Amino acid sequence: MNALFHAGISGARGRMGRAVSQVLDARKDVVVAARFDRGELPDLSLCDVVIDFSTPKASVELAERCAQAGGPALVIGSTGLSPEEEARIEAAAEKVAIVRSGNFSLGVNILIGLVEHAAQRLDARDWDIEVLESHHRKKVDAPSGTALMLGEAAASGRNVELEDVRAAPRNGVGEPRAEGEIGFAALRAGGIVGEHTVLFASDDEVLTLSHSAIDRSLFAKGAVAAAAWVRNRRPGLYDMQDVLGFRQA
Ligand SMILES: NC(=O)C1=CN([C@@H]2O[C@H](COP(=O)(O)OP(=O)(O)OC[C@H]3O[C@@H](n4cnc5c(N)ncnc54)[C@H](OP(=O)(O)O)[C@@H]3O)[C@@H](O)[C@H]2O)C=CC1
Ligand SMILES: O=C(O)C1=N[C@H](C(=O)O)C[C@H](O)C1
Repeated sequence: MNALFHAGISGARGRMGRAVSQVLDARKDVVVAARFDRGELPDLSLCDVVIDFSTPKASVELAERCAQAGGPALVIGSTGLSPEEEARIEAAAEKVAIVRSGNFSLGVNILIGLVEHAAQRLDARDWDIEVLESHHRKKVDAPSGTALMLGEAAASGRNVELEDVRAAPRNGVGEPRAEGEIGFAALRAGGIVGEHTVLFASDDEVLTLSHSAIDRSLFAKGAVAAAAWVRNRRPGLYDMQDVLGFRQA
């Protein structure tokens, strides 16, 4: 059996918090030492690692608290962070080990590599790139964290910064599509767990690379794997590509 560790769950009563609870409760090598939500201040010294699916503000505050105390390690799944909030997580990661990802599924983390590969080979003068995502009616941020990671992968394949080529949201009468831009579209409906498509379109053909999440326990399992991986790591900001061993040192 793997060595026993103590985990905390931030956002415990939320959709993801409940999914993480189920995965942790089924493991014999984990003791859940803290479960907390908005307005609750747990004793984090009981935890080796905390798994957090909450809100951008809550994640940043938690990361800063862990950094100040020198632990526990963190797995952050919250999406919709502003650039300033991202910078604060990066600063906290100088003092504590943090895995942060907009998507903890294996499939999406493979898709990221495929998108980068395709974008590298499909010339921006001929091929347009659009990212489409669909989620449940309760999701509040758009584009999704995953869509942004896929956009980053496409931009990286083209050797450009996403912020320099990201299309403004389209509405009403505007200009035709600019060469090289990467567009995003978001749907919110019903109970859709998470659908992502990256579309590469030329005048002659369309290539679509897609991922469908069937059950959100998928993300919970990935986050728990990340927790087991990060709990004894040195301070630093890691992602699922590190956890899965996809990034060369
Ligand atoms: N990276 C990934 O793979 C995935 C990421 N996500 C992201 O995770 C986040 C949560 O998603 P989801 O579970 O669906 O959302 P929910 O709204 O269902 O859950 C969020 C939970 O966080 C709680 N919360 C709010 N403030 C704090 C705080 N200060 N400290 C601790 N908990 C707090 C909320 O409590 P209250 O209701 O009282 O405010 C709620 O219980 C979103 O940003 C979502 O996009 C979701 C799925 C997968
Ligand atoms: O809020 C969700 O539900 C999800 N959020 C993540 C995102 O923003 O990409 C991951 C997943 O698609 C579900």
